Amino acid sequence: MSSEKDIDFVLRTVEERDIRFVRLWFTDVLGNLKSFAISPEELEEAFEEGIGFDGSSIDGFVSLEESDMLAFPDPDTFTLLPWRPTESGVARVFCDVYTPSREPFDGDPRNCLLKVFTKADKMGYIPNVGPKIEYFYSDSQHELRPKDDAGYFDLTPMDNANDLRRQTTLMLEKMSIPVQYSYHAAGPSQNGVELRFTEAVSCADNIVTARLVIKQLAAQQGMYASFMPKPVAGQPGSAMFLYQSLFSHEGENLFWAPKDYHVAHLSDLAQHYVAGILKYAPEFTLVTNPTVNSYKRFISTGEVPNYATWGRKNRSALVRIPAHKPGKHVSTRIELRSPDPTANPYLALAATIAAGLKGIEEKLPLPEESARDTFLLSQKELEAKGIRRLPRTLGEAIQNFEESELMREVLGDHIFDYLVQEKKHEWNDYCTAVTDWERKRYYGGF
Ligand SMILES: NC(=O)CC[C@H](N)C(=O)O
Repeated sequence: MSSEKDIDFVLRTVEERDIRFVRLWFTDVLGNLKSFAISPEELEEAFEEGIGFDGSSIDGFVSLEESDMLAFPDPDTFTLLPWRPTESGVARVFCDVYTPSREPFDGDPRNCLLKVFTKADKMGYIPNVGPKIEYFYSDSQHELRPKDDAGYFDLTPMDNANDLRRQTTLMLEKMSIPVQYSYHAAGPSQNGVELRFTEAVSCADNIVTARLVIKQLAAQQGMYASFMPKPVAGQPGSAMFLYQSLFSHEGENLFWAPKDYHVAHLSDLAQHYVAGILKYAPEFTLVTNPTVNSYKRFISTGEVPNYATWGRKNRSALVRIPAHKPGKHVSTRIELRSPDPTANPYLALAATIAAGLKGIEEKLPLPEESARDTFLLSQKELEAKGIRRLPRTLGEAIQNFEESELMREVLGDHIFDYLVQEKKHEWNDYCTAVTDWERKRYYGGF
């Protein structure tokens, strides 16, 4: 599982840096971060034998009768938590969850992504991903109360979040998570952070860490950060774009093609990958957009995708191909625009990368580029072009997901069945709730 060298390095660091608490991290099926702390004395044994914990208390794990689970720390992910004191310090390490008989646990989202990663690896590819995460700051935990009126890339004295963004970047970099950009996004008090690409499993670990760091630093200033996809109607929503590419084991970007007849310098391999994403998008949308509110983000025109299309300049496309910079082959990548930050990053990456790989296996041709905003096309035009619509509600997303053989295969029965059951509950709760909007509109009438 892990090399002696990595483990030795971690154990030495723990001693040299006076670490008194080692937090073991993993997520539940929905992507909530779970953590428990062990003392450094227990760490060596944890690497060798795992540390037992009660899986029945974790959403989507196991039933009461078979509750003993093992967490095996992954030494590659060991890092200090820089917001904790340096004396008697605290470190964290991500864990893989195993069953008592030492099998990788089917309900562990990280394990699910590892499987897709291994599949890609066997095909000769390293999936690389860089995420761009948007979120809002507010001084209330319950609603968006913007602290500024700034817009996209604005840098004005109104931009109170300046310091918070700076601290977030520095904190992430201390944890070896390089930040490519941080900026004020389009909505009031809306911000964004783009992390440098890395292989898929580290990328998902980094997203989980970034979400925590963003919330943690906001809390230290008496503020709250929210990853809700659409906090206010009529205002921009928050996305979690995933920039994806496949590299060879030798470090070549396999998405880049030298010739101009290749669309936007996209290799045949990249074109099949994009075609796979477009074909399976309606099926994986439950995973990339898992909440009732996720679908409110889609109900707007312009920058948010509604259809499974691709384009170069068109920001309403599901997949956009950023302009190629001469000489920068390494940065040839696709921009997947539908995911939002409520997604479990492990599952979102597993599902979307698997869709791309399926496109390669099926040698799917890249459909025609959608140059104009797809929402301007009539139903007839859409049908004639074979363009698939993304689900419009959580209910529709569940239906598409439930019928998907690919999603069941990629996520495994455990996660697949849990998601269907859990999301049906959520959808039913929402459908049976009576809202203020309805009372305002119907109560006094008729
Ligand atoms: N940078 C952008 O294109 C904005 C994206 C937009 N906030 C969304 O929800 O998708």
